[in-house]
Amino acid sequence: MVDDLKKGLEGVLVAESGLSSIDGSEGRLIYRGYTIEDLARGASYEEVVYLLWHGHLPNEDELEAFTEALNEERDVSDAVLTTMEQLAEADEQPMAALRTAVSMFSASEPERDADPEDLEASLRKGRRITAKIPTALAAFERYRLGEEPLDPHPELGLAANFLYMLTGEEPSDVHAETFDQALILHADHGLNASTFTSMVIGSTMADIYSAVSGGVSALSGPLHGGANQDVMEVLKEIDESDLDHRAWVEQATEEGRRIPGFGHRVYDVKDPRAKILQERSKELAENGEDKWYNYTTTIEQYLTEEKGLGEKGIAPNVDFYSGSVYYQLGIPIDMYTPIFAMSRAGGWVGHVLEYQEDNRLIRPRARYTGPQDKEFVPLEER
Ligand SMILES: CC(=O)SCCNC(=O)CCNC(=O)[C@H](O)C(C)(C)COP(=O)(O)OP(=O)(O)OC[C@H]1O[C@@H](n2cnc3c(N)ncnc32)[C@H](O)[C@@H]1OP(=O)(O)O
Ligand SMILES: O=C([O-])CC(=O)C(=O)O
Repeated sequence: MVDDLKKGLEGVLVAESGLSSIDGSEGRLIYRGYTIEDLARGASYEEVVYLLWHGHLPNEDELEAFTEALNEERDVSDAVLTTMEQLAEADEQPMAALRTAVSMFSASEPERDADPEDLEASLRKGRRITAKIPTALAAFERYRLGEEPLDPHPELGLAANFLYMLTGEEPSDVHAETFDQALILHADHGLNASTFTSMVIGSTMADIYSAVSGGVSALSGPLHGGANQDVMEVLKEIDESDLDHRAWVEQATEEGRRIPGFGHRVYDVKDPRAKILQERSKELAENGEDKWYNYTTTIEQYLTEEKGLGEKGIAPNVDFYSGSVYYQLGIPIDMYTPIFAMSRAGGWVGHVLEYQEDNRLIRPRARYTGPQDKEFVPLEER
């Protein structure tokens, strides 16, 4: 047994995976051998999920069959819709509503009683979850606005359909493509905290619904997926402040505030996904409001160059630019992390099933630091 304590499991190798690889010092991310830049430029979210799950990019027939299956599985049950309505009325947080929705999907799962070792059945369940998340999330948002949810649009892909169900309007090509790219960029990222959570759950041979709802829970935290929402809150705070944006960041860092969207456990240079999202944010700014883009670039420049965070290996991560992109697409701020989950469902399902192919229960240990040899005192004598 190794007695080295690795807090936060930093750098500890716990599994082999063919899904994605990160080079943290070069700022490079690949999914099954393809660079994230090529996938973002050339593929759709559906193609990327197929790639993650099946190990190769689909040909036209495979993609058509996969997309058709996803489209057929988009509807959620009346019980899920009613619950989304009740949670919206109770002002529940969208990530909590999503966590509930994923658990509830299982009640209408046609293969609910399949043997957990039947990985083909688990993959179909994973596909149903991935197809239904956008519908449940959009319904929750519609209920919050006092509107009825919309049926999925049969002609639209997953990204465009989500924007349609959210707003009631078919998105422009630019908005649909930008959002599709954002989903591709968020689909997988090695053994991040939420993926590892899903894998721990999957390693007990619990079903994929449990694994994905665990992933949603882990993603919600501000150190992980929750940061994209926090970035936008900071940008709004800057906008409402009397200080100009550069002075605001200067003051915030002097007060010791940690700026969300900066820093990463694996990257010590700028996250390649942030670079792509920054380009999208710039394009949206050129055709609309540019202040959010300007705030982010000023903050990045100030923190990395003037404040010297770049030299310490602290650079923008994916969450830094996704917030402003989603804001420019007109998406409500507290939906940003649920959108991350909507995309990452592809990665969670892929990793759990890959791990279960050669499963071993994940069970590390802690060094005991409590007392020894204490004498037990009965309750009435304490
Ligand atoms: C999709 C994702 O999950 S990407 C990450 C999203 N999360 C965020 O953006 C939240 C802000 N960032 C952070 O809190 C961290 O950078 C994390 C949690 C992402 C990574 O943290 P860790 O690898 O545990 O690094 P840790 O928190 O130990 O920080 C290391 C050093 O960098 C500094 N640092 C890390 N992030 C930041 C930041 N956002 N702003 C300023 N300094 C930072 C720390 O103060 C620490 O400095 P020190 O060694 O002088 O004390
Ligand atoms: O890899 C991580 O630790 C966090 C991250 O960027 C992601 O999950 O996309």
